[in-house]
Amino acid sequence: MRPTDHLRSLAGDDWIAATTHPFCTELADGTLPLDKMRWYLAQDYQFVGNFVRLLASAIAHAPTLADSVPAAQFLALVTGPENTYFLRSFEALGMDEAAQNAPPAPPTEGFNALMAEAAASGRYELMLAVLVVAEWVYLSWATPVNPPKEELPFYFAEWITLHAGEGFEGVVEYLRGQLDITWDSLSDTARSEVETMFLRAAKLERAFWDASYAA
Ligand SMILES: Cc1ncc(CN)c(N)n1
Repeated sequence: MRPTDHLRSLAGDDWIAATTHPFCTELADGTLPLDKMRWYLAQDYQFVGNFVRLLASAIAHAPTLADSVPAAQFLALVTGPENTYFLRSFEALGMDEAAQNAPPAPPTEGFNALMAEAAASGRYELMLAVLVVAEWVYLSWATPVNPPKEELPFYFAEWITLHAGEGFEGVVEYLRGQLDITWDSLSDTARSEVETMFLRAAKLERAFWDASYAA
């Protein structure tokens, strides 16, 4: 079994809940209340700011240039089309500066702390553990609802297309591949630290949807 399949199976119910959440089902149906989407976008933009730092740290710790290139290309996507998606959505949904800069909710704070911890560890495998969860969870919920329904507004449709399709599948496969290879050379202690990091991230993904859906 691939190490990343082993990690996913450890995440159990949190993984299932994070990839089949009613927030995502309603987003894809176009029935998600806009206030929940506004709340989610404001929180998630804060997540993305710290995600960029973590991804940049992983690039800096990749063993070779070849290992870093797909991550560097993905970084350009997050800071390009994904960043402008947020800015266009804020405008379309009438979110002023105050709404965009809402105080971070507990799952946002938890994720920000986890990402900062992984980046500060200086350990590639711990950075990858968080990155794999974040992108694999999103690929898993978005793939079954891609392509989006034609009538969906862009702030729903593009959140699906940014996280599904061949290009994004390649990103997740690359991140998983990096963690799979790195895993082979880890001690038992380091493997158990990766497991803990992966499980914390999966729990936070679930909590992030729960908090957004409850908003
Ligand atoms: C909380 C969270 N997790 C993952 C992703 C995917 N980029 C995201 N935007 N937000």
